[in-house]
Amino acid sequence: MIVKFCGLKRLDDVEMCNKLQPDMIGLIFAPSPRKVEKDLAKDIVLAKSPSIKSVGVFKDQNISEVIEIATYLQLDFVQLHGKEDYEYIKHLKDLGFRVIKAIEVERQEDIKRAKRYTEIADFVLLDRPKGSSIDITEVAKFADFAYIIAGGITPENVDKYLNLNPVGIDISSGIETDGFKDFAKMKKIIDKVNKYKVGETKNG
Ligand SMILES: O=C(O)c1ccccc1N[C@@H]1O[C@H](COP(=O)(O)O)[C@@H](O)[C@H]1O
Repeated sequence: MIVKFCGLKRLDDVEMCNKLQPDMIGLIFAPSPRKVEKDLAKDIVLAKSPSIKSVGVFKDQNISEVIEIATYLQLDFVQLHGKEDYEYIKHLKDLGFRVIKAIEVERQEDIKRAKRYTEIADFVLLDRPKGSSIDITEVAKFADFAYIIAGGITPENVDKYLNLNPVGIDISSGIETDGFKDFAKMKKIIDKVNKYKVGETKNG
């Protein structure tokens, strides 16, 4: 089970992550209150444990900007949240970048569209549209392929997402208090994932 904590914007955030050891951390370069400047992002990447993978999050940006930032930061993955098509992703893949393609899903038909990206992206991430409060687990349950799930995950509701048996979970706003990453919330998520993994092993 991959755990990604997204939207780090302070060196304190990466120190918390080094203690908790999620598998991935995300740095936002798309419009967002969590957007970081390149140089702060570089400091965060340099401060992270080598075991944690770095992910840059983009949305409909010029591909040259994605390439420039990913190269400068030596990112392990780029995560694309917009309308980036097959050709856009292929171009990044041909250059050696690993890609997480996020697809906003609201209804069962959207799952079909998301599945097509499994052919080209390293991971497909199912997210709900920004601002929506739908229960994405009610849509994701129709997916018959490996996916990372995001969209409204909190320490209180994470079990519901884990029960879908995704390859990973991605959390941004649900691990914050007053706009800042909250160590206690992040720890609760890690504890629940560890508990889930123990149950998984016991049940074969
Ligand atoms: O976190 C952001 O601010 C953000 C902005 C623009 C694109 C993606 C963003 N984050 C990703 O959105 C999902 C869900 O986040 P949340 O947990 O519901 O807040 C996740 O994939 C983040 O990586």
